[in-house]
Amino acid sequence: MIEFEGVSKSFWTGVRRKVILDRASFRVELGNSLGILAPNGAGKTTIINMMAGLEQPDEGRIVRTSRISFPLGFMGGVISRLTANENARYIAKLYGLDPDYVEAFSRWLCGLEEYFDRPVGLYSAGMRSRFSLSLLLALEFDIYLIDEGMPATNDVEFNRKAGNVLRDRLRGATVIVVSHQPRTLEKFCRSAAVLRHGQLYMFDNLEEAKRLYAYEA
Ligand SMILES: Nc1ncnc2c1ncn2[C@@H]1O[C@H](COP(=O)(O)OP(=O)(O)OP(=O)(O)O)[C@@H](O)[C@H]1O
Repeated sequence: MIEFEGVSKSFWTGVRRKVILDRASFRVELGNSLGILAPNGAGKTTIINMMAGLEQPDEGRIVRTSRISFPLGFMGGVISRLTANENARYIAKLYGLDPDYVEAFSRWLCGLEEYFDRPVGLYSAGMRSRFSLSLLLALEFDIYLIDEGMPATNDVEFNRKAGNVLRDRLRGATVIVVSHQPRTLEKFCRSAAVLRHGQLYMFDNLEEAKRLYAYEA
């Protein structure tokens, strides 16, 4: 479970205060995947980062009682001067997992071949995305955070392989997806919310959320 209790967050733009969330309270239970619909710039990445603990609220608190993933596509935990192999083993230890397993799994999935043993700083953006997704899928979480704006790869073979593993993982897991497209949420979510001007409107199903989103668009 993850719960927001009276969470507020805003940024100073240099001219005015941009409100991302204004005293938002909601809870995501295990088994009830949530999709958050919001237009560009409304604060999707900021909310996902707060859920992951990468950004702090200005006010209120976030309670987590489950294993929450880092956002899909997030590279912040990866050290550029280390190889993928060294990063995978280091992160496995941080999460209390078997480094041999995490190394073998991510080496197999990302298909970087000899580059798996070269520093991550040498990788292209696509190679970094492949490594980061492989690492996420090597670890097990209860709640997966997906930011639609995540870096993607156009490697067909990798996308097929990773897509299969992802579907498998998500079958038993709870997902929180933020997107500006209702279509992205259809794949994953049972309940949905719309974020507008700092308010999060929660709905029991995606259809109702889509109606408000379309009305306000
Ligand atoms: N550290 C910061 N300082 C000032 N403004 C910020 C900061 N971080 C984000 N913002 C602003 O807050 C707003 C929300 O940003 P965020 O990246 O969360 O939006 P988003 O909904 O994910 O956007 P997009 O759909 O374009 O990816 C944007 O206007 C952004 O410029």
